[in-house]
Amino acid sequence: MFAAKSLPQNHLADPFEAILRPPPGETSAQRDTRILAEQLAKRVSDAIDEQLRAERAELKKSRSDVRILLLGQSESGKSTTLKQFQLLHTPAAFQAERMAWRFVIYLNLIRSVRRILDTISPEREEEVHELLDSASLGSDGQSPDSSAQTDPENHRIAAEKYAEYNIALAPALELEGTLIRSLREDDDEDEATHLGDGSTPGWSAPRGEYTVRTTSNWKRAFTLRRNRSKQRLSSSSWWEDPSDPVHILDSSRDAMVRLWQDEWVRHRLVEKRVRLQESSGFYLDEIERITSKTYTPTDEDVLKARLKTLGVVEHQFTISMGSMRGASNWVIYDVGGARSQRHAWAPYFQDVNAIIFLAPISAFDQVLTEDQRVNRLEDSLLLWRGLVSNKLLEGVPIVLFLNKCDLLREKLEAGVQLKNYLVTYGDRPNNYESVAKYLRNKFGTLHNQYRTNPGRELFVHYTSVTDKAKTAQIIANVREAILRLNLKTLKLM
Ligand SMILES: Nc1nc2c(ncn2[C@@H]2O[C@H](COP(=O)(O)OP(=O)(O)OP(=O)(O)O)[C@@H](O)[C@H]2O)c(=O)[nH]1
Ligand SMILES: [Mg+2]
Repeated sequence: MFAAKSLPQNHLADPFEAILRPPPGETSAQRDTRILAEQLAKRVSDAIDEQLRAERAELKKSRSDVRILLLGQSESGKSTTLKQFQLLHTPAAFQAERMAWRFVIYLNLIRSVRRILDTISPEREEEVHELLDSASLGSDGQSPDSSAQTDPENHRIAAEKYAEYNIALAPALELEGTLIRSLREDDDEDEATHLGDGSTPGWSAPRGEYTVRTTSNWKRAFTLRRNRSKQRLSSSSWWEDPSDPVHILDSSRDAMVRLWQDEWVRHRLVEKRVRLQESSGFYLDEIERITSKTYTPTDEDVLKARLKTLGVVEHQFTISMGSMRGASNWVIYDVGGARSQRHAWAPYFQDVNAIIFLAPISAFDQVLTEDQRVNRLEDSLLLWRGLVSNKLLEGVPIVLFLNKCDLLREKLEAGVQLKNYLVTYGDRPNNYESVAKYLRNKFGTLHNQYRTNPGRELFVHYTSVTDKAKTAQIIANVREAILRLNLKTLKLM
């Protein structure tokens, strides 16, 4: 189209000027033809530009983030919901982390054992020490003090049992501290999110709840442990490593089983109203499997594992936009739900596309760990009211998970009466259907009463987020609803 011209050296500074300059000796007819041709070329070029812009916008649209915030009190099931998203959308990563959860499961199991020992411990400290001393010397464990406030015979049995189990389970109880310490050894002090000691954010002291500031670091820490072992062993034979914790668990198995199956112990737990079956990280019914040398956690085991969150954990994955073209990047923020952690929620309100709020409705007869004066259901309702009435969130769709429905059903079937904790429930039937519906209405009414945006839709699901199959279906529905509601925003991005 353009004739090649030989240009003086100094014209190379602007090659376009040379190209666009009219040819020398151009006639007016040639000029009109040239301008027409240039206009045509420009129209073609503009059309191409427009197409590129559209493709870029499409690309950008397909890359735009959907940000989801998981909210709810501590132990409501936020991290478990996050694990379900991981299981569905990043299964390879879930698989890679599976073995790291083995250690958390061990810690959960040992913690249940410790809770039993705490429950059966005789009331007087010095007596316990006397018995522990005498038992370790092979004494018959005779004892108690006539001043004991409880029935002396019962007290003697309690002291004997306590001493016996404490000695038999000492290695397992010690392992708890070792596991936590070994995590700290692998901790990178330079990182902002390092695993601390009990006094700083990070792993708590053995008697408290296991906490971790972010998941990435502790998983990495356990992976490092595994890799060190792998240098010596094949990846599938950790049990050949004599330093692996599985050996202590293996040798403590019989004592654990005996403790958990001891009728007297069961009776004490009932007397003291300790229902371990409902507590987080409960594996006592599966001691044999969990403590076996070749134990690999199943998906369900990982979902049941309890590790309290401190701070905010972020997880990213890509979801296909279904009938729409492309895929969207999702970011899920999992926050700590304990009262001391809630100040960290607000900054995430600014820029969020949807909130999943978890209310554990089985917890109507429980109190908060961090404040024993506060009923858990009441705390959930107050949090919910605060959330739906928050001005910053008025345009944000909210999905409500009425969670731990499996535990609610078991609890009601065991005869626990809702009306004893929620007087407004009155004489309605104390069965699952009626209670679940009543509680749903309670949350729904608060939403309708306090929402700042009258047009906001509320999506409610009855969930048991430890249930893999059912939760997969619910997550699929939630995903579709969130994509649909954010379609407009996503298209504009
Ligand atoms: N049976 C049962 N257990 C559940 C359910 N949802 C969660 N859990 C268990 O409850 C425990 C607490 O769940 P998490 O997901 O850690 O709770 P969280 O809301 O992240 O708690 P924080 O990190 O302290 O804020 C875990 O052991 C879960 O496996 C449920 O629907 N049914
Ligand atoms: Mg959590």
